[in-house]
Amino acid sequence: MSSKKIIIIAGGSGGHVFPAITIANYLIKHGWDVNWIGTKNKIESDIVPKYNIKIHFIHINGLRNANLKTLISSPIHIFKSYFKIKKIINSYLPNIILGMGGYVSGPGGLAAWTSKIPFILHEQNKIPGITNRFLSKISTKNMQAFPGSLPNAEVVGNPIREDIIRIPPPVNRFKNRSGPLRILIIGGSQGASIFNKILPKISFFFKSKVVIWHQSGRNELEKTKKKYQKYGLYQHKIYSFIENMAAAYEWSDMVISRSGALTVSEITTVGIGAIFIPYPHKDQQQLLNAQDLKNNGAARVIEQSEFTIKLIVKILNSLNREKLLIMAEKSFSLGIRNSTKKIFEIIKNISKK
Ligand SMILES: CC(=O)N[C@H]1[C@@H](OP(=O)(O)OP(=O)(O)OC[C@H]2O[C@@H](n3ccc(=O)[nH]c3=O)[C@H](O)[C@@H]2O)O[C@H](CO)[C@@H](O)[C@@H]1O
Repeated sequence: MSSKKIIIIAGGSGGHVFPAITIANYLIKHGWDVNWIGTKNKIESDIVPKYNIKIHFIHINGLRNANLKTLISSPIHIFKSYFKIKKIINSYLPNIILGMGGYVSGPGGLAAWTSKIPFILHEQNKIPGITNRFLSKISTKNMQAFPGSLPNAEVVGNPIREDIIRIPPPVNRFKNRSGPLRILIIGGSQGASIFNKILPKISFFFKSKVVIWHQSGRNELEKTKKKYQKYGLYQHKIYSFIENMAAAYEWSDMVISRSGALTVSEITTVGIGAIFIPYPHKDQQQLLNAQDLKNNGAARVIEQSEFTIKLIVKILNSLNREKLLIMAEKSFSLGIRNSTKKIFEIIKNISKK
């Protein structure tokens, strides 16, 4: 019997691409054939080929914060992408198409709909993006990470990479841990400029009492390293991007982070105490992603307008490993660890025979 075929459409940011990779790997392990649709200039073009998954590229831009030129050219790109995807569908003949959000899913969802191929959608955020809000009206089935994001959607959590799920629970990790407090700083898949500017000062205040693992984003590595050199480098590790997030999470006593949907879900999967500084989106999606953790005592949330080194120092002074373990356990209790399997079952049930 030939294997079943799926097209996964995901792109634009790690928050869309990493959960889609997790699903793709699980499907491949279960005998499925996977093709991917994404864009050439975003993170998926680096990540997807590393997993030996065939990726087709379309040319499309996001409209959030778009300039006039992008806005004007956008209908043409959507139109062209739609026809390119129709061609891919007609030659590959998938049993199902899965959209994981991001503007790249827009023309793919439309193409699936007009081709009468089952099309299912997954929303990773508490507040859905424009593309998913639109596609949820024409999709065969909607899935969501958090309750209440999309109407009539099943709550399945966010698919988390296997190596992150396998990290031992907080109490085992904290056992026999001593030495400087280990702080992991993550700014989402692209890094956060304001973190690079403010957080190296932690080094000046706490000297060798802390050790920091800092992700700066692609464009600010040298600048961030210089800051640490200025304030004291100690044993800190500074990278543009952390390839092995499982190792970083397992190593850390606490996280200072943006609250993108995937980072928040990963943190609750592992169980780590956190300070979140949500990206100040107009729709406050990152603030809402972090809300449950804050309400359950698993995290502190600082709005960007109040984010100063003084406040960070104050919070860090109030924390120690014992308190962080309590926060970590609260965080762990919020994790959904079987999301991938749930989504796999839905794909199996809905795909064309
Ligand atoms: C600025 C912006 O628009 N952010 C959005 C973007 O987040 P963005 O993709 O920036 O952030 P997320 O937290 O959702 O995902 C980041 C992913 O990248 C991984 N990672 C990160 C850093 C690193 O060094 N290595 C690494 O592997 C994380 O483990 C995680 O899997 O899409 C998310 C999902 O729709 C939204 O919630 C965010 O609001």
